[in-house]
Amino acid sequence: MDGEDEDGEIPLPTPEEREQEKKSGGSDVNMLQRRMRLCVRVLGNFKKLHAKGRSRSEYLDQLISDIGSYYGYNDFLTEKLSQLFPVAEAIEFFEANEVARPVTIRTNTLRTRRRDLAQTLVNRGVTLEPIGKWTNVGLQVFESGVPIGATPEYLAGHYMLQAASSFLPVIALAPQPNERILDMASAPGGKTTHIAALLQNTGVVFANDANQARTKSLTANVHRLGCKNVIVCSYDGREFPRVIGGFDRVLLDAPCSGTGVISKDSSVKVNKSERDFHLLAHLQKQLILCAIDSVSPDSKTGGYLVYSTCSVTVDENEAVVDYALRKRSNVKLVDTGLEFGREGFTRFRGKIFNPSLNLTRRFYPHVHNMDGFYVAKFKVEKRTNIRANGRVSEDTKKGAVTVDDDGEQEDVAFDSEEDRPILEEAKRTRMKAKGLRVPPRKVDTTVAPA
Ligand SMILES: C[S@@+](CC[C@H](N)C(=O)[O-])C[C@H]1O[C@@H](n2cnc3c(N)ncnc32)[C@H](O)[C@@H]1O
Repeated sequence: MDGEDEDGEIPLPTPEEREQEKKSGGSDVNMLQRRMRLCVRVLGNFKKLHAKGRSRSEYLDQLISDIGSYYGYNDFLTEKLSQLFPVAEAIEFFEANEVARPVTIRTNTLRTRRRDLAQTLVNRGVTLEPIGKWTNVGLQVFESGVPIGATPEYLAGHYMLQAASSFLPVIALAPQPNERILDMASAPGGKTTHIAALLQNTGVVFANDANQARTKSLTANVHRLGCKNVIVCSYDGREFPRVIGGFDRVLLDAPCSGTGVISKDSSVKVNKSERDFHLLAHLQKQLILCAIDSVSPDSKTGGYLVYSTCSVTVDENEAVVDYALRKRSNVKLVDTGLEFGREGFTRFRGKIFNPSLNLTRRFYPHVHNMDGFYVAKFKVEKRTNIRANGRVSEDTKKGAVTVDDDGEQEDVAFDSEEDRPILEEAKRTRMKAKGLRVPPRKVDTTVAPA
């Protein structure tokens, strides 16, 4: 959306007129642009610029409605994403989602060096440059006469076609040679193969993905890139650490809504509802607790979990991380080691998160010219507050761990009171899918009727 509003003031429709306009197919693009500019301008200096009798929320509602129509998002997602930014910046974010991100590749250091790879590709007519100082393996491709996903070097595993943002969680994870690492949701393996390379093919990477079909491309990438320290498996991540645990480091690159990669997959604009976000956050919360419990606090070199998503919503990021901090008293957030990125929210629309959430990092297309992304790094410590006699210490009572009569630790399950509505909804969906009769929703009796 560029250019100034040279047409002077345009009237702000009333809510009824707005509804009417939507019903009749909406405004033309030109009008939408002009009205968005008007609303941004007025909201930037409301006291001075608003039309008499019109409220701030009328301008805001109109802006959200026009953003949705102009960029083609459903109302729910337009509002959700707009809430992340001041109004003028929200437009920049939506605008950036219309533009493809730079093509980037990651040098596979198991097979070659970045300098040698760059030279070979230049000789093939590729124009490229290092991505930035923060990575010593990334290259940005500006122009290429050859398909970058089918060069002899690609087929020989000298590089991975990979978004710059996907380097970030692995840099934060900082795997050390000889470690045991779990990549809990790993297909198609961009991050697994990066981890394997940083381990210099030592130690072992358990590359897991619940979707068995997706493990085919994962295995193919592992072979192509010459990773010899990777074991591919296909479990639901929630089965860890029962399947296997005690890892030095765990990466949970969680399944998410993909609101950070709308420029690649614009279907997200219209196919995500409030319910999808509830269900995803529910799964992410379950997975993060299992990921924490899969880390060995006794690790000599590690004891870390990195949680990441390619989504920018708070529900899937800060809210999940905050939940993990509340449920597991033996973890704390630490610096990601990433040189850039905005701080995670410590409060958002009335919700107050743990203050250490400022250690987490957010990445945005309009700010960092990469896909929207989120990275949090946890240090997992021993659960020290269990007394030898099997009694629960005061600290433990407040925290996530309970102790039974035998002094055994027992994990607090996911299904606490705050999760009840999500669990009930999920049960209803399962019943519906099985063709069973779904009972009517329960009325919340904890709230007295007015
Ligand atoms: C964001 S993608 C992972 C991308 C991958 N880390 C990479 O760099 O190539 C999320 C993955 O989670 C997997 N997934 C979804 N639900 C899961 C679950 N319950 N347990 C484990 N993996 C799951 C999906 O199949 C998908 O491959």
